[in-house]
Amino acid sequence: MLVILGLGLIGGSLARALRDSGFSSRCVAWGHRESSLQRGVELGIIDDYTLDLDAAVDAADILVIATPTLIAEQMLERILPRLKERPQPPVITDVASVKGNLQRVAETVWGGMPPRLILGHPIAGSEHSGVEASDPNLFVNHRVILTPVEGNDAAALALVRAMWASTGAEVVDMAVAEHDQVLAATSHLPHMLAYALVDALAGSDASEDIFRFAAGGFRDFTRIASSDPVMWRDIALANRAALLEAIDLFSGHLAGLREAIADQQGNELLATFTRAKGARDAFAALLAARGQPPA
Ligand SMILES: NC(=O)C1=CN([C@@H]2O[C@H](COP(=O)(O)OP(=O)(O)OC[C@H]3O[C@@H](n4cnc5c(N)ncnc54)[C@H](O)[C@@H]3O)[C@@H](O)[C@H]2O)C=CC1
Ligand SMILES: O=C(O)C(=O)Cc1ccc(O)cc1
Repeated sequence: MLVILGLGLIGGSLARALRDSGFSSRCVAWGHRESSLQRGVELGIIDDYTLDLDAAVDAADILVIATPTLIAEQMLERILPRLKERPQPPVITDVASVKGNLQRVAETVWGGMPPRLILGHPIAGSEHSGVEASDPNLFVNHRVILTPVEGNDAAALALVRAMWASTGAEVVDMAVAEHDQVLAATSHLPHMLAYALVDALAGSDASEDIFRFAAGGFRDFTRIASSDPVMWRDIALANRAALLEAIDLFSGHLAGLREAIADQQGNELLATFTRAKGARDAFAALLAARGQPPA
């Protein structure tokens, strides 16, 4: 039986995708808010739910942790000692946006990487959250990164790979440190920039006019500042070192741009914008080839 801990956007979307694909016929969820679990049953996303974490863990063949990142750490701390007692523990995986913190916690609690814990991260989602926003097609044509480590059980890895493949995702493997570094640059930094920009402008005296006359570029750049604050607080803290590096790299580039503007270095500005446009256009072409909209 598939058990999902935390039935929100990602947990709910996964449950729906796995039901549609026939990968799992029965799915139960555990969570801390009974109303959203009830809603999951009403929407036909899960068969049942429980508020008893031990019961949920004991019933699982596959356990997917789909809570915010720092709660996922707490989940591992709670459930791993119990699973160590089981002769055949379930396969455990997760969807959290940072992997290094979970690997560290798991290794500390278990005394090495638990063989049947396969850490993973779907690179698909949105600024919306909660089970109501879940979508069975969320992962189609999107990447899912798995970060298997030495000592992971081959059958457990194969099962998690098959689970994600059945949602229509492309599954790729990556080292934990590389994952956290790459995602800090491509996902975590852009969210920090969007939050910082909106916060800076909203706090300025002219904020009313700024939002009234904002153009499409502002909308495109800041959509992700509508993302869940708890989720992003957790990601920023969990991926602190890699995110600080990404912020410093970016700050250097922004300072360079500021200098070029101040010194009226038109050629410098043109060169920067031309390079960036080329890279962004190539990225848009890559997305189009993968069947994803470029915007
Ligand atoms: N939203 C996105 O676009 C993506 C999110 N992720 C990761 O997936 C995970 C889940 O994110 P979403 O589904 O977007 O969030 P969500 O807010 O939609 O769902 C989170 C779930 O965890 C539960 N939860 C929250 N605090 C809890 C606590 N203290 N104890 C027990 N349960 C608790 C909530 O009730 C909810 O069911 C996060 O780790 C996030 O970093 C990964 C890829 C994309
Ligand atoms: O809304 C968007 O554009 C996102 O970037 C969604 C997202 C959020 C967090 C992740 O770990 C992965 C994907």
